[in-house]
Amino acid sequence: MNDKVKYEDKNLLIKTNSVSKKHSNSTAVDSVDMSVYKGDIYGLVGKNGAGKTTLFKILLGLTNATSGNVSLFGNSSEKNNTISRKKIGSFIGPVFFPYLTAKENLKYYSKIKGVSNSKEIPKLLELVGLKDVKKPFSAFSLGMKQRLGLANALIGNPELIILDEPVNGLDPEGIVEIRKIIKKLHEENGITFIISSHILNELEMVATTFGFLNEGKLVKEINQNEFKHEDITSIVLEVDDVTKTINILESLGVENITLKNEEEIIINSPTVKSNDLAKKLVENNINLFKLNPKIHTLEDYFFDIIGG
Ligand SMILES: Nc1ncnc2c1ncn2[C@@H]1O[C@H](COP(=O)(O)OP(=O)(O)OP(=O)(O)O)[C@@H](O)[C@H]1O
Repeated sequence: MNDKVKYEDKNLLIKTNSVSKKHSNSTAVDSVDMSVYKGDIYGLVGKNGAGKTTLFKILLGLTNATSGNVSLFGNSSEKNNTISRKKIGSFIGPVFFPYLTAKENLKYYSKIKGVSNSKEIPKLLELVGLKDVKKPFSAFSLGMKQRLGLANALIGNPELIILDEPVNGLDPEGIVEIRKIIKKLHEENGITFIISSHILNELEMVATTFGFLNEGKLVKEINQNEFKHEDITSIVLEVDDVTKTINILESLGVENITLKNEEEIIINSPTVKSNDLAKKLVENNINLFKLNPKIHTLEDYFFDIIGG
């Protein structure tokens, strides 16, 4: 075993090997090979019915895979996975007692998880902004319910947290609150996250790695750096001399040049780096008023990949 493999193994918190879940008439999860590393915020992207929740349930041991196997924290036996799951917190939909308060609900789940640290619950309630809320869960707004779900996932100080659609149905303010809490936990406590969402611009803001699930298949896994690298779709230039600029671009072998108006040029699918381009234009005494690389959004990328 070389050093790289050892390093990767140590940091590989979740690895699924050709995991599938078949129902009588359909396949919810289809031969998924997924890798989640320590420190990731892994964004699982997929349309409704893509298989996200089923995959999470398999990871959490809430349902069995029909075939394939799951390795958690470097172990793959079911016995070891049961132990490893104690290091995983999760939130898959609200599962709280409607007549209990936030504190009472968390106390109940602490007991179920065998956590006896009495100082933990007030801290968690403070973190998610529910410390002073005395009303029962049934009177909570959707945002409060989601935040309580996050607090519940944090009971027992997990190393990894799985969140299924944590911002679904929230207003923009609620979305920002959840994002801030996730980022704080990731940065300050080093917690690894797997988050599913179909709100792609939100996921794009937090995730460090993306997995694209389509009709049960994990069609691509890509980290944020690779994604950023792959995703410049065009460069918009605003210059004082478009004719001279086009000549320079052509001399550099740049293709797909479109003249938008008397000052603006668009380069589609550029093969040239924007800083090299800027340098070259300035060297040739072009006054560069704007150089704007247009970036693929996660949504564009997703639809490119799934062909939708
Ligand atoms: N118990 C079940 N019996 C039969 N089919 C099921 C069952 N559970 C899920 N499915 C099907 O498996 C597919 C994947 O469902 P799943 O809930 O995992 O998707 P999802 O990506 O989480 O979607 P959503 O975002 O809508 O929750 C869907 O077609 C669903 O109808």
